[in-house]
Amino acid sequence: MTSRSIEQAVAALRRGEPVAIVDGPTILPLETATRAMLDHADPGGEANLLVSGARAAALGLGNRLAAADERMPVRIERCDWLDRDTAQALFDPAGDFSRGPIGPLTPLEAGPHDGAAIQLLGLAGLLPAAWLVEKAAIDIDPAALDEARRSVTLVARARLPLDDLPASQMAVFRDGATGEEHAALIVGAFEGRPPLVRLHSECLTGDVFGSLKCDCGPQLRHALRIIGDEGGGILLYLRQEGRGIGLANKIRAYALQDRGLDTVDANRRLGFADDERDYGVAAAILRALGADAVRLLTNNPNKVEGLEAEGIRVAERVRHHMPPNPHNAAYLETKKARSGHHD
Ligand SMILES: Nc1nc2c(ncn2[C@@H]2O[C@H](COP(=O)(O)OP(=O)(O)OP(=O)(O)O)[C@@H](O)[C@H]2O)c(=O)[nH]1
Ligand SMILES: [Zn+2]
Repeated sequence: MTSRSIEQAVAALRRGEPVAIVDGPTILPLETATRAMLDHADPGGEANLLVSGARAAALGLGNRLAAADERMPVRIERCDWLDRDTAQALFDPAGDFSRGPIGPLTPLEAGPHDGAAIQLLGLAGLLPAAWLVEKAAIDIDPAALDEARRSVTLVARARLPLDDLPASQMAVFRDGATGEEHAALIVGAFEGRPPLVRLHSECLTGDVFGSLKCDCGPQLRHALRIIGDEGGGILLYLRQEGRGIGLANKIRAYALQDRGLDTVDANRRLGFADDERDYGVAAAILRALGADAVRLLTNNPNKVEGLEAEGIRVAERVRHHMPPNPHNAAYLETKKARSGHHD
């Protein structure tokens, strides 16, 4: 079997096909595995499970391992009563509040490249839980995963007239890992000093439907306003819905928030970090546009650090606050209290 692209592996996982990490595990996502595929990939019914460290912690498993670290995935040993239906209940927190505890579960230390396997599930927008099976459809080199996560290709660029803004262009970049299309809005002209830049993470609910749960829609429009007033700048519309967990998982997180969890705990219960974004793709796009130094519109220190770690100089952080509404006030407070956001 030849090594295939990360994009193909991501598509295979979404379709419920097993993928092998070279010198690591072969995974079949719990979320998309059909019974027929599981019968094929694990005919003996012996497959162990792999979950992210955060999900293991939510299940009360993480602290039972010597090397307890929420960033380390955890394997769960297969046992007689851990049948397929029970395993389904394990990975999906929707049932966490309506059933008794599942167990006893036996956690096992992670194997080599189990972390790459969890990353791949994340790129596919799937919950971080998989069967560890024998038969794969696709082989993936873990080094290729790292490289693909930082690569973008410019696909097209054209003029885009926008209401009340100086002459603008839209450039579309294809993501080397997921195949998703990121958009760069190049507004007006910016020669001389580092351009004003906004990294906007996709938020369907806020950007399109005007959801009051977050501040994304107003932030998006206000960023364009400020950039326009400056005469020019760049807005990247990054396909990092739900701080990188994808739309389905964000709505799962909202369902947990309906039950009282805050934005951070909801992510963790699903098995994700508070924020799954990295800024390698954003840096690659900025470099392609010739913006090696920027003035960044953000309140989030991780965006500044993330860009600088990827070699883009942040000459200045420009505050980007929106007035709260009754629905998002607690969310904005949580970001300050728990995620280190600036005032
Ligand atoms: N997982 C999750 N994502 C959310 C939630 N609310 C909003 N988002 C997502 O958060 C992202 C928006 O984050 P940003 O606007 O970049 O905000 P930020 O990280 O606070 O940083 P700045 O706005 O730059 O200060 C979007 O992808 C939203 O879909 C939530 O409760 N859970
Ligand atoms: Zn939002």
